[in-house]
Amino acid sequence: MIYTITLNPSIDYVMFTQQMTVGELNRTTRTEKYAGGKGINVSRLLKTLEIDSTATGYIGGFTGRFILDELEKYDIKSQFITLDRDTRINVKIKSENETEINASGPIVNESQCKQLLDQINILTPNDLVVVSGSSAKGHGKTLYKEIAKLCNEKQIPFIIDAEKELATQTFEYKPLLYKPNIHELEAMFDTTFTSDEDIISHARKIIDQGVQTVIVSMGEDGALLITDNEVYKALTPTGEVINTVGAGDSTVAGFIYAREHQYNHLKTLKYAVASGSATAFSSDLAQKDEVLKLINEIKVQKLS
Ligand SMILES: Nc1ncnc2c1ncn2[C@@H]1O[C@H](COP(=O)(O)OP(=O)(O)O)[C@@H](O)[C@H]1O
Ligand SMILES: O=P(O)(O)OC[C@H]1O[C@](O)(COP(=O)(O)O)[C@@H](O)[C@@H]1O
Repeated sequence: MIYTITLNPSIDYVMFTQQMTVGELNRTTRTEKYAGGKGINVSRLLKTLEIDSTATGYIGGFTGRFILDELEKYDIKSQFITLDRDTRINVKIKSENETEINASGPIVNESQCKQLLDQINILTPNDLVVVSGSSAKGHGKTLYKEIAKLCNEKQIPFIIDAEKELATQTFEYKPLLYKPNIHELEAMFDTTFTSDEDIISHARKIIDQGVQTVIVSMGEDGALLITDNEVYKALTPTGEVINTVGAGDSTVAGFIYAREHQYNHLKTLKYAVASGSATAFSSDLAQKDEVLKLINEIKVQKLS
């Protein structure tokens, strides 16, 4: 079974406005509410790709109930640990450009951390764990490292998609995949990339620390897939960008879909980018037919 862990889920409140002026009254043309947070998005996209997963992490309050109801509606299994405080609401403003305001979310205590580790402790190497997004506050700070360590000890493959030290502290435990976007990778190395070679050489430093595969997603410029001895680059297809929230999570889901079908690296990157772009071209996360429609439009090149 695939387990997606979202320590800090969110309701994504997407507000479409014709224009957005900071400091003035703005009115929406349309609003949408989605069950969000990185792991939850991975579970949702996997569901549309006909792959079952169980979503776990922490959830609380009326916002948490909305997310659980949505997951039930999508027929996604969940085993969240309940918190007293409300799950956060993240605001996404879509006008000529996209502005995101992500809230910080509730605190978790030691015993709630232990409950999550207990869930992982009974998994086997046939399972797959996806840990993604920001961490819960309080004791949640070191939880990523503990999850990664436990997965490594029990030989459970795991995927990591998080920022800075949340990700770096897991590298020695050999994640199957790390998926930063280009800005997260720049922030990790405190640099600005000037070429693909530059990105690849930094991704290799991560591979050297133990990560098996790095996919660097680059928004409209596609993505790079880097392993210890191969590099592939995919360009995005053309389409009208509607809402890129969840595009990176969809990329991760596309990678998992390819793994479930035992595709090679080239085909894996195609599915990862098709999934990401299909979501960017949708109001919500993409549907399976939208992903499959893009597959043949994606050009992947082997760089080394
Ligand atoms: N403007 C865009 N046009 C086409 N595809 C896009 C666009 N933005 C994102 N994508 C797709 O989604 C993937 C992930 O997007 P990115 O913005 O890099 O990740 P994140 O959502 O994690 O910040 C990209 O690799 C690409 O396939
Ligand atoms: O946990 P974080 O880093 O605040 O990110 C949470 C946000 O990221 C999302 O999972 C979307 O992520 P991506 O656009 O990177 O795929 C939203 O659903 C959510 O609001």
